[in-house]
Amino acid sequence: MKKIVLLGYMGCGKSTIAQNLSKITNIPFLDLDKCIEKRANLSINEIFEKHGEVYFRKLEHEMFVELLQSSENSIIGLGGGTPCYANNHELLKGDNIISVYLKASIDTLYNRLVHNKSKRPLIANMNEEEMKEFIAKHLFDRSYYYNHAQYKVSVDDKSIEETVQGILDILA
Ligand SMILES: Nc1ncnc2c1ncn2[C@@H]1O[C@H](COP(=O)(O)OP(=O)(O)O)[C@@H](O)[C@H]1O
Ligand SMILES: O=C(O)C1=C[C@@H](OP(=O)(O)O)[C@@H](O)[C@H](O)C1
Ligand SMILES: [Mg+2]
Repeated sequence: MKKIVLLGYMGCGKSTIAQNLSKITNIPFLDLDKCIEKRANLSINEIFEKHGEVYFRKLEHEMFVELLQSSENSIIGLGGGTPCYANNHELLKGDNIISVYLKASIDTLYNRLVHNKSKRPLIANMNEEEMKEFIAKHLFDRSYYYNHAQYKVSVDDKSIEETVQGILDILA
């Protein structure tokens, strides 16, 4: 049983890269947010709206533990906040877990998120100026947790294929 866990800030490409890495390696891919949505039968936005963030973090922790406990090999794309709550960063140290931080600059994140914010409740209602400031501060706060990953891959100015190759090099 081997788990390849991708982590990093919103928009760094966890979901996209996990899916593409899965195609090449034939290791099944699971997106933690998608698993939560399926379990709750609600979208991430609806969970935040109806039940609040604290409830979301509880579901997120439970689902993360569950995915790590399964006996299957898998590539798991986390949510941006997953390592930052409920001591989830400690779970990254587990046996058979390969954790990879997809590290992106504030500019890369801003450029990817500015037109892709509606499904991300933490930034959905921000204007462009607020968003840039928020990402800068939030990324700084969260970096402590992201740096618990075993490996780091820089994603700035890289195509999807190049980032996937960076992870394949780590796995080789
Ligand atoms: N080189 C790239 N690598 C990954 N994502 C990219 C790249 N270029 C553009 N994108 C886009 O950036 C967004 C990344 O979002 P997503 O994969 O959902 O990230 P996360 O799951 O980390 O929030 C997607 O819309 C994707 O199409
Ligand atoms: O950073 C965060 O706290 C969040 C990131 C989202 O996942 P992505 O990083 O895949 O957008 C999702 O889990 C939720 O909106 C909260
Ligand atoms: Mg995602």
